[in-house]
Amino acid sequence: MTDKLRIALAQLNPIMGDLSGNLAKARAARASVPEADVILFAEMFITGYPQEDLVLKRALQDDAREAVETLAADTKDGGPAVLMGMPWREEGMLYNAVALLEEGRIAARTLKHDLPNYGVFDEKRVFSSGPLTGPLSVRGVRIGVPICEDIWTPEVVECMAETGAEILLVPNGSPYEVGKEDVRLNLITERVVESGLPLVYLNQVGGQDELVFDGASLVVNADKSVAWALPAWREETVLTHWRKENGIWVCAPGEKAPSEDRLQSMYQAMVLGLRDYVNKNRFPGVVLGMSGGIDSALSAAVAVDALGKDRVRCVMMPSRYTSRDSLDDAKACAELLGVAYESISIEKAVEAFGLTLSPVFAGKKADTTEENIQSRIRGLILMAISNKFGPMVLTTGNKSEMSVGYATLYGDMCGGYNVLKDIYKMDVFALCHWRNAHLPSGGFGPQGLVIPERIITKPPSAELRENQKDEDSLPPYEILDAILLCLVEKEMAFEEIVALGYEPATVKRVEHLLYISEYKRRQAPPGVKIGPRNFGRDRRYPITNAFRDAR
Ligand SMILES: Nc1ncnc2c1ncn2[C@@H]1O[C@H](COP(=O)(O)OP(=O)(O)OC[C@H]2O[C@@H]([n+]3cccc(C(=O)O)c3)[C@H](O)[C@@H]2O)[C@@H](O)[C@H]1O
Ligand SMILES: Nc1ncnc2c1ncn2[C@@H]1O[C@H](COP(=O)(O)OP(=O)(O)OP(=O)(O)O)[C@@H](O)[C@H]1O
Ligand SMILES: NC(=O)CC[C@H](N)C(=O)O
Repeated sequence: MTDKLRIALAQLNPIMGDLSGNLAKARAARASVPEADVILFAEMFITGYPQEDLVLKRALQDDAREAVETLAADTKDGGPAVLMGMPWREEGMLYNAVALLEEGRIAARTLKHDLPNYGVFDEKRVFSSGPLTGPLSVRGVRIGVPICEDIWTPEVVECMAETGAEILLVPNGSPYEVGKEDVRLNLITERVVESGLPLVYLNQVGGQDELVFDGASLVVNADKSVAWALPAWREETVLTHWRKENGIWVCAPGEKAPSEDRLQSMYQAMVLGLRDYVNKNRFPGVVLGMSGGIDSALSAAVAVDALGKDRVRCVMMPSRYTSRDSLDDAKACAELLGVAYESISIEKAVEAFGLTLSPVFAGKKADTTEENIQSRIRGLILMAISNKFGPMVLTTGNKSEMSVGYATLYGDMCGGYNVLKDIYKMDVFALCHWRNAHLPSGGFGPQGLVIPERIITKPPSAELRENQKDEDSLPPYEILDAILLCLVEKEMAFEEIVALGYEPATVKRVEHLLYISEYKRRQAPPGVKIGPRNFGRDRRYPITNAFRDAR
């Protein structure tokens, strides 16, 4: 019976549906740790996770099986055994599984029991639940392999421990969310304490549409000490060394990446979410409207950190309402970021639309119609640049605006992806300060000031008419964000929010705006999930909705 084991952890970034690319990545990782006994990959690594309905396609299931069999054949070399996440078909059912590859074949498999079906997850829609099972035997050691959600409640681990597991190796597809690091460590510690077993928590890294996986994999020994903490946001394959001491497997300590504070992790998530969306969808870069305001400035900074200055194009599109300060601030910000910057006036197009519509609008007063036309002309110009040169249009509406519909459909909402979609305005301010003081890890942008101070301090304005300020139409952002936090993130009742001291009329108005703008959010581009309740996968509301909280 062995008393030493070497377990490799492959914290990698798969591409959804790229079976040959993911297989190549897995082979390279395995080849990099020839002395390992076993190498662990993340949940559904061979296909990417979450596949949503794509996993129901038989052709994908077959290709995944073929790729895993190719990898299994590699294990004839006597090198590391492999634990690989894959969709698994058995007796007409489809499971979320991990296959053990050893001695040239798929030697065993374990099936996920607890299928998450809340928040961003819909696994019951596509997978059947596997039975409670015992451990697999790897090099004579009994390894329990709960899959992600399987460790979020005690049952699966309890069964594995009772049936003789000695170590828990847990592949995950656990998306980032502010504060989730602590939630995960608490859960892991609970399972370790209940089972008395050490636990390896291996998470995927990378962006997949609205989700971004942070990695931040962990090894926690049976005494609850953290032996390894892999860095967030980066790929890494490491070899961990284990020894059996007094009947308990102990992992020798290794790398301990420092944990990140709230703003840093939010910024890093935005960077990786955008980078992977743009690169995995093969765009040469992004283009955005640079207004001299804070939202486009922060979006541009994230884009430069994600892609590098040469892949970001910023366009100022002045109208008669654009102030001198806006022109100067937009240019100054672009210069600090080092991006391509140009100015395209919308005046002639505005005039042309005015002329074209004048017979139709005769006798009507100017209103938001004319404001929206300006915004739509800007959207049209950006889409034309996208069509002609290939960059994806980045939209810039933050979560406060998206909550109350303060954006123009087919205007400033027109584009492909939005890094601010899940960031409230007060956090936009804080993130600008954070970025001016820090360079994100792996960021391609310059160090030091990138967003001129005046952009952060001046009152936000859409500049769609004379002297317009956001606060003419909306409550001050401190109040708006606080009420939205109650309504969107916490689903609090009207009377509970009023009890916190907010004016009933303001709460009612915000609630009303939130409900009536659902149609806009349904047509909005995707954006990276940051908080516990993003618009899109987390919070799914009806558009047609007569309900109002009357209590
Ligand atoms: N339930 C529903 N389902 C489907 N479509 C629906 C709908 N309700 C209205 N609509 C359609 O939507 C139209 C109204 O939406 P839309 O055309 O967007 O226009 P609307 O929401 O009326 O105006 C845009 C607002 O956003 C503000 N804004 C614009 C641009 C930038 C910023 C900023 O600071 O970032 C702020 C602007 O000041 C104004 O208050 C209606 O005319 C109707 O066609
Ligand atoms: N003059 C402009 N030149 C280029 N783009 C513009 C201009 N005005 C608005 N936009 C684009 O439309 C988006 C919405 O801008 P708007 O100024 O109306 O509101 P905002 O939400 O305060 O954004 P920002 O803080 O970036 O100004 C901007 O982020 C920008 O991408
Ligand atoms: N893929 C999963 O099962 C993930 C679910 C789990 N609750 C998490 O967010 O980490």
